[in-house]
Amino acid sequence: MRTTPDKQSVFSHVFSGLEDKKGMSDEPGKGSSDNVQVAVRCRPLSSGEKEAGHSVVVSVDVEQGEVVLTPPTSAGSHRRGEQARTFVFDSVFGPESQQLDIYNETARPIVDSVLEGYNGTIFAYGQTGTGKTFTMQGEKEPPEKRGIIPNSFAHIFGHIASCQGETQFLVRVSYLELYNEEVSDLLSKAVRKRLEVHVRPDVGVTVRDLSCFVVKNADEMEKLMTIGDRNRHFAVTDMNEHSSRSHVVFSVTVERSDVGPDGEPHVRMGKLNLVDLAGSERQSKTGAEGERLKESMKINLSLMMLGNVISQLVDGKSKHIPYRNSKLTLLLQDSLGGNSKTVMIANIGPASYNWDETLNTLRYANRAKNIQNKARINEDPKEAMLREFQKEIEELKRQLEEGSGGEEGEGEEGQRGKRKKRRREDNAGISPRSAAKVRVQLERERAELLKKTGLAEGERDSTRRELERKEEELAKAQEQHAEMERKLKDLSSKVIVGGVNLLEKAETQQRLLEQSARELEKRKKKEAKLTRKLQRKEAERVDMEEKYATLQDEAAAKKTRLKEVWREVQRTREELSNQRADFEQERQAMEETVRELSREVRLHQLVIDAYVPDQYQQLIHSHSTWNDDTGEWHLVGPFINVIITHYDIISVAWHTLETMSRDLSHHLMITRNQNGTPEWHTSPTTLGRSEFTLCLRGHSSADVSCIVT
Ligand SMILES: Nc1ncnc2c1ncn2[C@@H]1O[C@H](COP(=O)(O)OP(=O)(O)OP(=O)(O)O)[C@@H](O)[C@H]1O
Repeated sequence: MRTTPDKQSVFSHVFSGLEDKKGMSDEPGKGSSDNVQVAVRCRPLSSGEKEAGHSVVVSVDVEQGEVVLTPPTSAGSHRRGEQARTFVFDSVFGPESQQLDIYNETARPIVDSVLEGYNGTIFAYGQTGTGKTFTMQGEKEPPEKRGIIPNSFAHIFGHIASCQGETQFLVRVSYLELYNEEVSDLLSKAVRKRLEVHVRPDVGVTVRDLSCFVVKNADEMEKLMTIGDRNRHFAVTDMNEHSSRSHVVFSVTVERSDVGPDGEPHVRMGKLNLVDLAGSERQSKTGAEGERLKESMKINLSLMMLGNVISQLVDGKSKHIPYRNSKLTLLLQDSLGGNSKTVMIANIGPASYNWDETLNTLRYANRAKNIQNKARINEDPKEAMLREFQKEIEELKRQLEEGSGGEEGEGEEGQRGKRKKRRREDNAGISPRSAAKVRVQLERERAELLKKTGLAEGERDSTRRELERKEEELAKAQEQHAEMERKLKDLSSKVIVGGVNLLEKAETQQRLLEQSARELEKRKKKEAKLTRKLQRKEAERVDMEEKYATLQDEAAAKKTRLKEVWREVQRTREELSNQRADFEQERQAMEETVRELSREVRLHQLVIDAYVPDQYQQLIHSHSTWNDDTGEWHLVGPFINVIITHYDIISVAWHTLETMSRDLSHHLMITRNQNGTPEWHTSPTTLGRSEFTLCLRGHSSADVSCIVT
């Protein structure tokens, strides 16, 4: 199931394809501008919030797509008496909303586009504990409680199963985690290995060495998701018993091959990125300390960078969008302002004590509405695997046919026949039928050999050896044949065609999804009918009004209109002043983060100054280079980097000119001299030419010295 893990691309740029089953898109490669779609989901009050007596400050108008945030009434709240805030979004969902409705309204159109060959991203954003993971993953049972990710599996394989004709599909998945600004592979055995993110002009953002798995049905996908989830970083915080401490991206790549009007197969490739972000949080509310605090700061910082990117994209003034300021924005580069159809689901809580955070999330989401993406259907992308698989299958079939196709030619002793047989033995092995014939022939030759009495001993031996050699060759050829058949079966099973059940256990899910999609369709039709009726009534009313209007009426109407305009001006003024106040608050929050960060930087500097002598700090400075691709500092050598994490613990890395890093800690020995001072030594045998001595003298860390010899 696993494919070559190297150079797997995440959020790849080159996506192309066709619009309908038969033909290619009229203008391959051309995209249309689409705004990022934004949905808001408000979860119900939790039992803890009810017990604590928190009031509800969020109301949702599904028809109008409106969310209203009313200021808290509790005496202690610093926001008491403020203006209510109203926001309008593409869709909004209240506390009673169902997982299936969320899927059908927000995710279904994106997944449909991915099946046509577009990139799609669905990401959940919001304060910690507001239901991002619930929305993206949901609960395992009952099926109605499943989230967007498992529903998309049922949708994808339900669609493939319903496809008729010659369309072939290849589906593969990968699952990555971004924890403390480091990317790792949740499906790898070396799950904590740090991976590098690169931006390649031809392919877009790629994660080197990220493994990907070809899947044949919805259940295999689900198993992989469960494996990855087990490796994810979670923790208990005051705000959430099962809080995600990392951002994760589950990617599904769907490649499809259709025969175009030119009679040739064409491949389209769509990639679906399902992103569950870690929640923004306040230290005072989550009770974070130590490691949790560090995680929390990294989470907040990356989300702040994401907000910054969103603002700059919307602002449109700056040509340079600071994607490289964090790994999160780098990974989301194509999804925000790039080649992708994107939906953002902003999760909020309804309780009064979260007023500030909820307002922040709504403001964030409101800004994101204006991001313009340029998704395109590309055709025949370079990194498609389906065509490679198809070619390999064809080649294997051809070779196997050659291996068994020469039966009529058996017995022909001409040179051509011999060449063909040799090639068959070399490449394709031999089919069981041909092998049986050859075996009969060999048996016959053996019997004849036994019958011959007048042969010299030497001649008999050489004939016997020849027979044995032929038998060995036959066995080898049969083995090759069986191996090729196995390979062919394996490859063919990975390339999926429609018309078969690919859902197994996910069948109920697919049924529920379809049923809910039908209900949604019915609801929409009913709504459209009502809207038309309302419009007719409104037109009738306007007609009547026009008929009976007098000058006096006109004057009254104008007066009313004037009043309305005046009210509008007042409202806008208030909104402007609210926005200024909000902006000020946001600026203060940013300043606080900057202060926290500078405190951390100072602490690091203190540790460095205390433990790393000046000459080594200068050495590090002079050997450090900034890599624009990875957004990181790299050390170039040869050079020994000494990091002291504890008085008695030293780790040493040797950096060669190629920036390869080797941890040398295990080559170090500690001894104490006659004064009792600890000294570190390296083992000369293991270090060879790059031998060096490292000493730690006295208790003062400033005495650490490191000499390369
Ligand atoms: N719409 C909802 N209906 C019912 N329960 C919900 C809903 N949304 C969230 N919950 C519950 O709220 C709790 C917190 O949800 P969840 O873990 O999904 O939050 P989160 O935003 O992912 O938090 P974090 O950022 O800390 O990971 C869970 O117990 C979840 O079951």
